[in-house]
Amino acid sequence: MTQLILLDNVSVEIKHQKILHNVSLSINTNQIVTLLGPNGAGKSTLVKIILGLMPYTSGKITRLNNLTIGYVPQSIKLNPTLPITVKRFMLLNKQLNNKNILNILSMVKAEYLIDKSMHLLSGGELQRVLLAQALAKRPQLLILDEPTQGVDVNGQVLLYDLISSAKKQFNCGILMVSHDLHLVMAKTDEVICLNHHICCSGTPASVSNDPEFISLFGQQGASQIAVYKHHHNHQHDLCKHANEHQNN
Ligand SMILES: Nc1ncnc2c1ncn2[C@@H]1O[C@H](COP(=O)(O)OP(=O)(O)OP(=O)(O)O)[C@@H](O)[C@H]1O
Repeated sequence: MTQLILLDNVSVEIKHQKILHNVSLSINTNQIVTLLGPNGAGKSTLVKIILGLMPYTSGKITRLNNLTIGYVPQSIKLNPTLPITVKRFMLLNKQLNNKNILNILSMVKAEYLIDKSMHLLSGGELQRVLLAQALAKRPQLLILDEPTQGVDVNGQVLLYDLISSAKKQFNCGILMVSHDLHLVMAKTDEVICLNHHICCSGTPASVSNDPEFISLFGQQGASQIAVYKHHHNHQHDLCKHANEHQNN
């Protein structure tokens, strides 16, 4: 398994307020890590420092050389006076041509949207197009910040299926911020529960029994993630292919 990123005792302090305190974690190829935590816990801050969009105060972040990161934001601001089709939006990635735009859109079941205006997409459709845009970079690390905001339950199920398929297809590591405990856990290899510091982490089953998790999310939250038994069925031999792929 290749380690993509390692955070070692990373802290962020803004105006004497500790936003993140001694956070240590790693994300590997072919692994889905889900970040949970209450509002204001520092989840988006953590995503921003991993993306390199925000400085950290202390600690160390080590990234794989030339790590390619794909990012799916919570939402994007579209200017209603400047309509743009899905195709034009995808073409903002200069490396794409018409054929691979169609391929990548079909991967997220959105090829039928190619000529539609971005402004007219439903919440679920928009998130799938944003996922396609992120996947177009063939990322080694895919980061999604609450990808299912404003998406109905069927759309949420579809999106998590697509994210899981993307992991298999690209052998990438995935970091996802999510509140959809019951939906996301079946797909998750590791849960990290954050409240400025890491309260607990591990498989969904182990975290659901952790007293710190239960005190943050209550018994109901714990039972939502405990429903799914986690099986270590991810294929570690695929990581070998990932390494070979990266070295080619
Ligand atoms: N640039 C900043 N200046 C001052 N305070 C900030 C800044 N960025 C974040 N914060 C504060 O840091 C804390 C964590 O914010 P963050 O957005 O990371 O939390 P979150 O866990 O993503 O929250 P939510 O679930 O509500 O999206 C909040 O109290 C926020 O007000």
